[in-house]
Amino acid sequence: MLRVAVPNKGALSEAASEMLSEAGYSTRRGSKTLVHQDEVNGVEFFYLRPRDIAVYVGSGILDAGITGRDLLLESKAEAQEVVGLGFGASRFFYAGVTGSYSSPTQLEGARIATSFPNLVDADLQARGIDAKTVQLDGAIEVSIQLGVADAIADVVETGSTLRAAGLETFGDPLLESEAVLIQRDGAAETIGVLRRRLESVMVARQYVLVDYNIEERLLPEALGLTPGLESPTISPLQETGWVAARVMVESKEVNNVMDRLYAVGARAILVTNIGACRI
Ligand SMILES: Nc1ncnc2c1ncn2[C@@H]1O[C@H](COP(=O)(O)OP(=O)(O)OP(=O)(O)O)[C@@H](O)[C@H]1O
Ligand SMILES: O=P(O)(O)OC[C@H]1O[C@H](OP(=O)(O)OP(=O)(O)O)[C@H](O)[C@@H]1O
Ligand SMILES: [Mg+2]
Repeated sequence: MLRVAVPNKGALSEAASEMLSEAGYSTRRGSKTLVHQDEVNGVEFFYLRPRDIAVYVGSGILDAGITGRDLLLESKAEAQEVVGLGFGASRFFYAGVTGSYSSPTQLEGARIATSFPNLVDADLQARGIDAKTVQLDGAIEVSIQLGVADAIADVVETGSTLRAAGLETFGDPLLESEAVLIQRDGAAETIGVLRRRLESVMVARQYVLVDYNIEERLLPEALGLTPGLESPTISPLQETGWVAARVMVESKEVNNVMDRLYAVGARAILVTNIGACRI
């Protein structure tokens, strides 16, 4: 059986299980279950702390896992990122009391609280800054007020936790993160089906199918607007000189594309959601 790690709780847990379920895998029934076998698909799922997942996969005990890119890099584990999964996006920033810092260069000699000490040490070293990291488990934002740190480095999603603590980010993000599929060394083939299924969920989420009828002479202009993912499907219509086109279009663009298709002369423009696919 393929052995795959899934976040058991926290920010990535629900979305990861939802994605696996959309990919046709059976997932655990209750939040206390830590091992679940999907006999039909030959996969054994292990529900682990997202922070530990890269360690299990990197050491070769598990074949693959879903975790955050930031957690993978922090772990220094020898697991490889296979593909970004399009959820759990976050950015990793330095932050300080509003107005206190404007650039990471001012961190010389500072105490920086974080739960990602390896990421921060690597960044400080790259900048040639001598500062001390203070490792904390969570609720990092309160550490400055409590006097154990001068600045923090933490995950920011909406920024509301920072604002509530009277803090602001400074400098560019150290890292842009999202949930990623990771694999152990040499597992590329073993996890081929899992990877394709997850990639297909992303495509199904991101794209819709658009059908339209158009006069053949106007087709090149319409296809300029809808080139499709690989190549559009064109079929003849009974009415001479007319064809039907079927193409995939990014969901977020679809209304704009429909307006422009109509203006070019396309008619009977239909949009259909994609339930599942294999590209
Ligand atoms: N709003 C968010 N808060 C925290 N993590 C987020 C958020 N959005 C995305 N993430 C990502 O989720 C992962 C962290 O997940 P989680 O918070 O479950 O781990 P943790 O902080 O180690 O555990 P916990 O907070 O349960 O002690 C990271 O990859 C992070 O980038
Ligand atoms: O920008 P925001 O949308 O406010 O989200 C970011 C906050 O969420 C995370 O904390 P989490 O909920 O994981 O709690 P923790 O600090 O105990 O890990 C992270 O560490 C930040 O504190
Ligand atoms: Mg957390």
